Amino acid sequence: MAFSFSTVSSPKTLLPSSGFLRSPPQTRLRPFSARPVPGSKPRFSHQPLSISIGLHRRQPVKMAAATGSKQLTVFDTEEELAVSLAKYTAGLSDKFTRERGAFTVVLSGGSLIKALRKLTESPYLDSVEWSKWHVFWVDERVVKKDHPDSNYKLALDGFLSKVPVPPNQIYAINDTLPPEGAADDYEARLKQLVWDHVIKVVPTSGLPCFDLMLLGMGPDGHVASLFPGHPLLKETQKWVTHITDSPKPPPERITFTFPIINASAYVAMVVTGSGKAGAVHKALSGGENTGYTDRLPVEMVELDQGEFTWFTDKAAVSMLNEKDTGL
Ligand SMILES: O=C1O[C@H](COP(=O)(O)O)[C@@H](O)[C@H](O)[C@H]1O
Repeated sequence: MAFSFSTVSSPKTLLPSSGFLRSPPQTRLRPFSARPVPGSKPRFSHQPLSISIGLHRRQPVKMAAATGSKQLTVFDTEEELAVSLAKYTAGLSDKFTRERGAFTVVLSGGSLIKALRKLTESPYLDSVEWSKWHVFWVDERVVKKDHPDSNYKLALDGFLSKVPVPPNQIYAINDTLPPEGAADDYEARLKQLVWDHVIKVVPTSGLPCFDLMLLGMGPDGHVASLFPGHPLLKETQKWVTHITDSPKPPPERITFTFPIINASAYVAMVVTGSGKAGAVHKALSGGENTGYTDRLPVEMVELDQGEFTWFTDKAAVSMLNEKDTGL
């Protein structure tokens, strides 16, 4: 099952240039089943996808548990996306704070941080229980924390310095260590936090289950520091690993692996701009006629039990059409 959304946006607001939304959005909210139509290929390996447009006007998210769902939400503008992302994140913060007295949030670097800006404003600045937040990074560049390439610095400057998360609950990497040591050190700290019941654990696998991962995607379809075609895509033993040949500078980084990402309770994939439309098309169309030959890292985000929501703008989905989405 997917989140239950309702949308009241008028078709006028929602009409994109492509044929993606030619008819009123209310008719386009039925879930897309991963079950293959006889004689056709399933577009997704196992998770259903539902489409929701104009999420900025949706009713409050229903937080009922739902396993293995995927949902695509499309906004007219990045500004509207940012408003909705703040509401979504604050809603999950409230849910997990009530349920377990803590909220474990994993950040990416890149454009994601700017998209979180609405959380630093009213009403969230005062209403979110920031003291319950525990903040992690899905990937980090192996540079000093005050280096312009640091994902920690990016998040601190653009987000964390503006909200009262206790500093001892912000888990930056140890920037005195080389890549392998930094990855091992971060994994050891995660294990300690699982032991301390700060991070939940998946009983069947023993993997950490973060409450929310806020992911971005590069134009090449990379997520975290997991790049197309790289051997790290196949890592199954480590929680956190390192890379010294990242195709995107800087070359030395640490990154969560797919087993950890996919054990999450909720993942928001935040993708904007036409430069990412090709990778979005590949990820949501199953790979036909996209120019990509291999499975992209973003396609390997397939949650074991959690809820995966794409937050996109119209530019990012500009290469999609009705056939691609199954609508
Ligand atoms: O290098 C990185 O890139 C990705 C994508 O960044 P974006 O600016 O294109 O959104 C980011 O998610 C990752 O954390 C970062 O290290």
